[in-house]
Amino acid sequence: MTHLDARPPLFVISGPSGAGKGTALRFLTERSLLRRVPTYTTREPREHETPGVDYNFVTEGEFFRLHDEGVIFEYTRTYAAGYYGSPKCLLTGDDPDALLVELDPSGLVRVRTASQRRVIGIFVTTSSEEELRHRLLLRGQGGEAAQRLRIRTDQLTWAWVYDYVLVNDDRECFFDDLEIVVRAELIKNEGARRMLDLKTESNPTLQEGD
Ligand SMILES: Nc1ncnc2c1ncn2[C@@H]1O[C@H](COP(=O)(O)OP(=O)(O)OP(=O)(O)O)[C@@H](O)[C@H]1O
Repeated sequence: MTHLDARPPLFVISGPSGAGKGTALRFLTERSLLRRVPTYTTREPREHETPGVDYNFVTEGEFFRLHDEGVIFEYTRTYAAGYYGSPKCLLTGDDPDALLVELDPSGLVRVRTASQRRVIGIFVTTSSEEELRHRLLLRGQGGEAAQRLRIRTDQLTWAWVYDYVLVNDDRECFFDDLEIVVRAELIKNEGARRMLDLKTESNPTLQEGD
């Protein structure tokens, strides 16, 4: 949709394993373009990940307690039996900041249906499966590559429900594309907010004969 919308934006990043979702999240937060919302997971932290920043790492018991309490409003299970859950704050629009989150495609659809925010979906992928395989091997995940790549095929079908598909073959081009998309969407939101403010200011209206 192209019309103006003043609701605070929520950017959702998805894509196959190794495509560059984490790379995109780091780039956007380091540039202070967006504030990342950490989701909940029961998997172990990776070496470069900071608890509370990248994810809230919790035990399976804590995960389901948070779900029962409504703190986690939807969840999914991926690859090696890890649970990933979305915090309820993604649904509320009280915080005017633009937010960023990584979700799987079903998470995007649920958030889009239920959130008070304007949800912008960005699907990240590579041109070739070979490139993904290569990255997973470099990251020491060669053993899981077949399973992760199988899921890639399903995920590509989901790309159609996103607002943008960005190809991450060349890192610098990818960063340029990301920044263009995010800045354009932020400008769009800012414009809508200004229009709302104009309408609510006590502007003297034009009188007949002016
Ligand atoms: N354009 C690129 N060229 C080469 N390597 C890249 C590029 N973008 C990211 N990488 C590397 O590929 C690997 C996977 O990237 P990243 O962790 O961002 O993917 P991901 O989509 O978050 O994967 P996962 O879902 O498995 O966590 C990382 O080692 C990253 O440094």
